[in-house]
Amino acid sequence: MSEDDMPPLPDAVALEDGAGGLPMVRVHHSRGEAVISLQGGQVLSWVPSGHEPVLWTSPLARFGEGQAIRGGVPICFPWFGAGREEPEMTPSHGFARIAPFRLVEAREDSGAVVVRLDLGGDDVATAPGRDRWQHDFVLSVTVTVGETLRIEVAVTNRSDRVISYEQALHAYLAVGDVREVTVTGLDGAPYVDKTTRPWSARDQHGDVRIERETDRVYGTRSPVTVRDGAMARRIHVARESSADAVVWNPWESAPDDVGEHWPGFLCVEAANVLHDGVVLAPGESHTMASTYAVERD
Ligand SMILES: O=P(O)(O)OC[C@H]1O[C@@H](O)[C@H](O)[C@@H](O)[C@@H]1O
Repeated sequence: MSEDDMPPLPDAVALEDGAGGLPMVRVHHSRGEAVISLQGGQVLSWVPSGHEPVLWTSPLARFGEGQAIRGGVPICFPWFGAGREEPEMTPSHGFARIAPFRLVEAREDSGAVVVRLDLGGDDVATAPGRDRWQHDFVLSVTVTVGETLRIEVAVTNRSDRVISYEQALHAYLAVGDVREVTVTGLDGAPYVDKTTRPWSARDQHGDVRIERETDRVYGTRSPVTVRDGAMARRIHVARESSADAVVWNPWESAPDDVGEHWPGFLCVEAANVLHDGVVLAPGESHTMASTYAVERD
């Protein structure tokens, strides 16, 4: 984005060239630090004061224009994975996560820093996959960095017809060893297991342990906690207007930008996907949010 389009930035916020020359917003605040990539509107790092980094970014992540960055909190929109239509939609998880967002606001606000990034129909005119979802829209991401991290995604239908979309905040949570964590909050929830062919419908009994490739869409609005004995901490993921929680770790079938590092993260994603996709009449808006908090054992 050009200098002329830049909003005024408080002292705690800087816009810099990051890895791969990608523009990144750096937040340095006494309560927490963060890095947010304008490409994808993606929080890449959040370190609340006195804690280890809460988000994981792959040591093998690729940073380049138009490339999905493996880590942090990618924004999936307007479809999730391969989407709900035939043939499969590409790019995986929609065009937003590789699109150039605009920095529209940065301010300090009661002990936190608030950064807003926008993406509109004009910003994705030539984006791959745009031909499969052509509606006009505005997607606003508001990131609040402090003792906790909150990411809010507001979508407005700017077209003259009803639109439908899937969405997720695809958070990669850093863990000591995914094989040793316990995930609570999902007991009793129905889920779609995406590792079977065809996918299967199941119910969760008790806490979740990661013992193999895990790719599940849980139909629940309850908060989820990742208990990580190795790092002696708990990461709490609360969600608003999110009907689904996706839990993903690829185990040994990890993509090549994860490789042998797969034990280092667990994705817990605030989502509205499959039959929980959002439907908006012309002019309507919908806001989904997720708040991350960390607590020592
Ligand atoms: O490799 P990608 O496109 O980042 O997707 C990673 C994973 O993301 C998860 O959210 C999906 O549930 C998985 O099915 C998918 O494999």
